Amino acid sequence: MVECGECLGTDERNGVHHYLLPVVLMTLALWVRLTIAPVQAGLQYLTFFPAVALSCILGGYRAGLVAVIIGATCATYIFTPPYYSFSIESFQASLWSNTVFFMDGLIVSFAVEAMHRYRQKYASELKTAEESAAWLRIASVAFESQEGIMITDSKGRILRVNKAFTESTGYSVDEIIGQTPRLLKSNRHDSAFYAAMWESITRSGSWQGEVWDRRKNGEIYPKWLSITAIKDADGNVTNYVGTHTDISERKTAEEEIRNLAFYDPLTQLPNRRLLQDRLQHAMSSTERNRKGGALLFLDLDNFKSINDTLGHTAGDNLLQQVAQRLTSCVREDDTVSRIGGDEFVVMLEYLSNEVLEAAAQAETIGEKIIAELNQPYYLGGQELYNTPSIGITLFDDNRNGYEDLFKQADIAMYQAKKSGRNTLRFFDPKMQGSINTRVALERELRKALDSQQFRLHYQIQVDSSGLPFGVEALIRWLHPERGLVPPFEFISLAEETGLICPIGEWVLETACKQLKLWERHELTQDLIMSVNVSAKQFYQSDFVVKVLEAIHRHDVNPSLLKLELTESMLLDKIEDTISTMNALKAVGVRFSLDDFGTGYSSLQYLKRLPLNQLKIDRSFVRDIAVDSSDEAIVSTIIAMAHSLNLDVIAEGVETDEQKQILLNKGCIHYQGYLFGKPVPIEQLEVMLKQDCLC
Ligand SMILES: Nc1nc2c(ncn2[C@@H]2O[C@H](COP(=O)(O)OP(=O)(O)OP(=O)(O)O)[C@@H](O)[C@H]2O)c(=O)[nH]1
Repeated sequence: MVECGECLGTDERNGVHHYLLPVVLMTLALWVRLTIAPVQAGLQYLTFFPAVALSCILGGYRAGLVAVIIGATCATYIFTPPYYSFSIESFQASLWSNTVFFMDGLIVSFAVEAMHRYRQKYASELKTAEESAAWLRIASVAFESQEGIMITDSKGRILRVNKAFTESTGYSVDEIIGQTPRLLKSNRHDSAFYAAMWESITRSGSWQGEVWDRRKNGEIYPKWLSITAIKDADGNVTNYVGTHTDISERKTAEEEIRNLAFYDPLTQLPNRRLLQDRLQHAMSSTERNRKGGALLFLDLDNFKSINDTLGHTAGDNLLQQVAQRLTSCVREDDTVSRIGGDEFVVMLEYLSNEVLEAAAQAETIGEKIIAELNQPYYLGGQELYNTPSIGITLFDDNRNGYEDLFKQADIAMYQAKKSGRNTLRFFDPKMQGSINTRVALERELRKALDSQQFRLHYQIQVDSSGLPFGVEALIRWLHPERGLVPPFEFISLAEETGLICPIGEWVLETACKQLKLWERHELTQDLIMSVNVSAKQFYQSDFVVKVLEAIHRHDVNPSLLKLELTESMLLDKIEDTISTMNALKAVGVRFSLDDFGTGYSSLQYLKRLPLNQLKIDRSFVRDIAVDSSDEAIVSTIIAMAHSLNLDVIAEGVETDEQKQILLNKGCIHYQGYLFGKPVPIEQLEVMLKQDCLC
């Protein structure tokens, strides 16, 4: 700009030049006229020369010429008569005078034309210079606009940035010049993103879009970026110009709008609208994924009285605490929403596709929520209690609209209120029935432990010659009204509720007590006692301690205790499993792998486990005589056990034929009805004596 101003100044000073040329030429013309032309024509010149000059100046070149011709004609006509004698002298004088006049006129005309042209050229140059200056002024103002601008060379090295750029990135001009835009990268975008950007710039010469960059202070922010390639006359890229607008504020505003539209401002939980949206989505995906889902409609009990006694603010505070507690009770995939007042809805996804199992899962979460919301609240230093009523309905497809589901859960919630509050109810009465049975069973199971309703039955294990070498301890529940309850009716419930741990400890304790008693008799002193251990029990942090305590408490030989583990439970945490097993194996405790063949049966992990025995699952033994694939599996298991130096025992042996086939394959230990059913200790002892007598 400065340079341009200087240039303009110089031109303005030089502007007078274009007048000099015509002045010089006209002076020359006057001199020519006065010195060369005959005196007789002087008056003629004095009359017409100013007219010609004026015509030229005012009318330009052509007008000048016309004036010269008219002037010359008039002069001939007006001034010739005094000499008009048709003498050769007067004709020559007139001709000479007019020629000189004509010459003068031409010189003046050309001089004026030259002056005009010079002036025009000068004026157009001046206009161009003024326009350029104006454009530069505009460009300069535009460069310092609100948008951040960065100009790089063709290699992407930054050449120039504006103030808005330095302000939004936090980098000073000195820090940024010479760097590449990589300095600004946030690492939020993958290489595919940048590849697409450059593909567009190369193809179309420009790109624009949203980019997350990093400011100098580390903050990551969104900006709207436009990149344009600048090319030279040959089409080669010389520069890139990047302009950006910081859109973090716009994003925040958008986020706020979104929050208001989809979230409850008090608790920040999803509101009814977002819940509906998620529910519709979940209803479709449960059908696709063959999973179940549940809607838990929750209303706080007597919440109004909290508002009335402690005030609305305390009520709000309680609602916020309820929101936090609810969120802590469910998985991240689940949705906790507040749909208004003291009403919350929890949507559970990825439940079992078996209705009753899904109901049990939903019930477990519902109970967890009730327990959590029953804990005291502290509002303004005051302790207070509140409870919820929960209605549950299940979904596994799109059959019912979400409005129907809401209605069902709401109806169930009112049932819960009617049943005295602080409880849950299912919409489906059948489901409610099975849940009631389960709840009753769980209550009784807890009681069973305290009132010693469990018993151990023992099933004998024999070798190939029929001699007993061990027994498996199997739990039975002697219910006061229902009689003997088989394990499959209560073990899975015990596992779900965690009751399996105290039950497992009781089994271990009772088995050790029995081992001690057997020590006294020759017939039983070498029997190995197999005890089943559940996954929950095995992975308790003090499992090893508890087993060792039981062994020491009853002072039994640890090598007579064999713990039966199942394949599936071992695979989860293989390293933990190995260290737990090693700790017990160090004192002599034995391990058998139960149900072998039904799981992954991977040699890789099998090798690493400090096992003593593999137990062939009864399902392979049952059809061993008729199903060749079962026979092949059994052969493989036996071969595998032998290659790992493990003992192998087959369970579920019921016939001589089965025993014989197993024996032929190299399996020499058996358990099954062929040798004895699980029986109480008294019967077992009778059996043992009989075997001995045989
Ligand atoms: N503090 C607070 N109270 C609210 C809000 N929205 C609704 N309420 C109050 O919540 C109460 C809801 O009461 P109800 O669920 O109808 O009745 P309840 O006292 O809980 O009794 P039951 O539901 O029958 O156990 C009403 O008193 C509403 O005024 C809110 O955002 N904050």
